[in-house]
Amino acid sequence: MKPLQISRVTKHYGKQVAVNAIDFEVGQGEIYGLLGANGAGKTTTMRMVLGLIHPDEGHILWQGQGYSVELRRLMGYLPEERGLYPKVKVSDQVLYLAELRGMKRSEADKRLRHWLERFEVPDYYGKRVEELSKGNQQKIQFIAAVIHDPAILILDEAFSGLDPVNVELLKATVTELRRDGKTILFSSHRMDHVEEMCENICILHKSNTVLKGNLREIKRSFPRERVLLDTELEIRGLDRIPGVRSVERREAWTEIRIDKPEVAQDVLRTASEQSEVYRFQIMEPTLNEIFIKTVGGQNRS
Ligand SMILES: Nc1ncnc2c1ncn2[C@@H]1O[C@H](COP(=O)(O)OP(=O)(O)OP(=O)(O)O)[C@@H](O)[C@H]1O
Repeated sequence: MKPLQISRVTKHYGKQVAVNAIDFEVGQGEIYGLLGANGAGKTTTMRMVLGLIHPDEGHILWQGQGYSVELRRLMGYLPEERGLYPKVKVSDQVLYLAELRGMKRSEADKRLRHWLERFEVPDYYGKRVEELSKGNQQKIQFIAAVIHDPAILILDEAFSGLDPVNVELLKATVTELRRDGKTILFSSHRMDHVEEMCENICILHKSNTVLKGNLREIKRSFPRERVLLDTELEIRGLDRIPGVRSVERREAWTEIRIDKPEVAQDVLRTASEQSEVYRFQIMEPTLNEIFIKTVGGQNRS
C-alpha cells in the first residue's frame, strides 16, 4: 500500500461542496499530479493533506496514521499564494520556519546556506525579502518548504512566475527529491510540467474526480487525432479527405487534425500518391489536449 492515502474525502464550505468524495494515493519516490481548472478543489485537497483544514467525510492517512503534530513536521508546503514577510531578513524568516518544524537553529543555518549556494544566491542570506524579485522570493519560499527535509512535499503551482532557467533549476530539484524517496503532491496549470514530472495524475473538475490513473495509460486510452507529415513535395487535397478537421503548414512539417484514428491511413495514402514521404507520425494526445477534452466536455454537460 502506498504511504499517502486519500480516501473518499469530501469538504464543504457552507452549502458549497469544494471537494467531493475524492480518492487517490501517492507512493514514496513519486510525484503525483493534482490537476483541475480554477476552483476545482486542488488547494482545498492540499490543505486537507496538510491538516490545515479537516475533511467532512473520508480520511487521509500517512503510513496508516491520521493527522498529528508530528506528522506536520514531516511535511513541506509551497503554497500558491506566496507568504513571506517583506520586511524580515531571508535568514531570520527561513530559520524561524525551520525551528517551527523542529530543527535546531544551527543545523537549519547550515542547510539554508547549502540551499542558497545550490540556487546560486548565497548573498540573499542577509537581505530583506522585499529586496528580492518575485521569482527569487519564490526560490526562498521553496527553500523554506524543504529545509527540514520533509518526507511529504506539497507543491501548489511551484513554478509559476519563474523564468525558464529557474523553472529548470526547481524542476531538477524536485526530481532529485523524488529520487531521494520523497512523496510529492504537485499541482500545476502547466500541463507540460505535469507531463514531464508525474507518473500518476488526478484531474478534478467542480470538486469531482473526472480522470485518474497512470498518465501513460491515460494517454494510450485517448484516440490519436493528430498526424505530422513531412514530404518532398507539397501535398494537395489533404483538407478534402473525409474526417480531416484541419491542415496547418509549419516550417518543417504539416500538422493534420483528424476526427478518428483510421483517417490517418487516408492521409498517408494521399501523401504517398503525390510525393516521397519523409516523415509520417501519428501523435499521442498531449496532456493539455486530454485536459481540455475532459474538463471542456464536462463543462458542456
Ligand atoms: N475558505 C473558503 N471559503 C469558501 N469557499 C471556498 C474557500 N476556499 C475555497 N472555496 C471554494 O471551494 C472550491 C474549490 O476551491 P480551491 O481553492 O480548492 O480550488 P483550486 O482547484 O485550488 O483553484 P485554483 O486553480 O483557482 O487555485 C471553489 O469553489 C472555491 O470558491
